[in-house]
Amino acid sequence: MALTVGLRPLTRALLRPWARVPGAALGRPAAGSGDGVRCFGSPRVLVEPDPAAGVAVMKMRNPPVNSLSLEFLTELLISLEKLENDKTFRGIIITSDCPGIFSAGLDLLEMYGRDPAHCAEYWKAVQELWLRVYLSNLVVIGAINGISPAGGCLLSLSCDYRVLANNPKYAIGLNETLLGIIAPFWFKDVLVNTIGHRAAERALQLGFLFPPSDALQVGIVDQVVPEDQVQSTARSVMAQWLAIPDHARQLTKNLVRKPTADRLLQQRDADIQNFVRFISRDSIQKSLHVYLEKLKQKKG
Ligand SMILES: CCCC/C=C\CC(=O)SCCNC(=O)CCNC(=O)[C@H](O)C(C)(C)COP(=O)(O)OP(=O)(O)OC[C@H]1O[C@@H](n2cnc3c(N)ncnc32)[C@H](O)[C@@H]1OP(=O)(O)O
Repeated sequence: MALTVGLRPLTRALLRPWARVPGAALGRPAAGSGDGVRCFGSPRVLVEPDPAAGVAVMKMRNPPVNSLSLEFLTELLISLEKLENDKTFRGIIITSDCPGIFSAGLDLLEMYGRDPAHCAEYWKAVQELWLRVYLSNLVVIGAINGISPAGGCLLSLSCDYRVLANNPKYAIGLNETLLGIIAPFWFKDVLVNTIGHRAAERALQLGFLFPPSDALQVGIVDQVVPEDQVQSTARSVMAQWLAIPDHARQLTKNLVRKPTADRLLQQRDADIQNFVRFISRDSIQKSLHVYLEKLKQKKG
């Protein structure tokens, strides 16, 4: 089956990119950027530009848990593309606007009870986000101010540097096996690249969600700081990274990351087909059902 799914036809039509942020954020001056600079973004992604520093803070706000739905992924992609294409910016800080949650990972409702065409379109968007963040020419720093399982962890791992808030609730890891699903090879590759083969082998099989102290020890994050210092630390780290000439840093990043990205780029369609086949299995749909029910019951 030749896959012809694309992100743009459905999702671009749904969105009005770069609409001014509604409500309180509309026209609000960006923090630390002087009077003239305004926040912009889309309903689920708030961008606070600091042109003087060449940095934009991208705040994810898809409440309640910043799950990576198709629409949210699309808005993230549009924001990233816009920032990449604007020479003003040399770095972005990705953080969350949802208290206590960085991102709950992929949106389970995009994978549960959906038809194959939808799953294929969704997976293509997931691939796209990873490739864009992982290979970005910009310096990308994760200011991780909440829990960050599975797809949320992948987003963090795709940054150049990760600062995690020191709160025992803010666990991070690829916990797919706990849901009865399997982290795709490119999730696994990024984890192996970050924490090494043996640690990744254990973490992936056991679905570890590392609390901050363990996360730092294993190297899944680069720094753990008090919660109220996450943003300022991300800013200082950004300044260090921006002190390096862009062309040298970018070429070096590409040198290091391209082989990993190429593994997916060489088989994107096959990866989509594998995902669709896997996620459509009755047994996997049952596992997702059980997990979603558990999430519901947790409340009651
Ligand atoms: C081949 C397949 C490859 C797939 C690769 C990657 C997979 C993933 O990324 S799968 C997603 C993995 N994520 C998780 O396991 C996290 C699940 N969520 C939680 O553990 C908790 O929600 C969380 C700790 C993030 C937050 O806890 P609370 O603050 O207590 O909120 P609730 O649990 O009450 O959740 C609120 C609301 O959101 C719904 N929810 C949570 N996570 C997701 C999600 N990932 N996708 C979709 N929806 C999610 C949750 O069910 C609640 O919904 P309502 O009951 O309708 O309010």
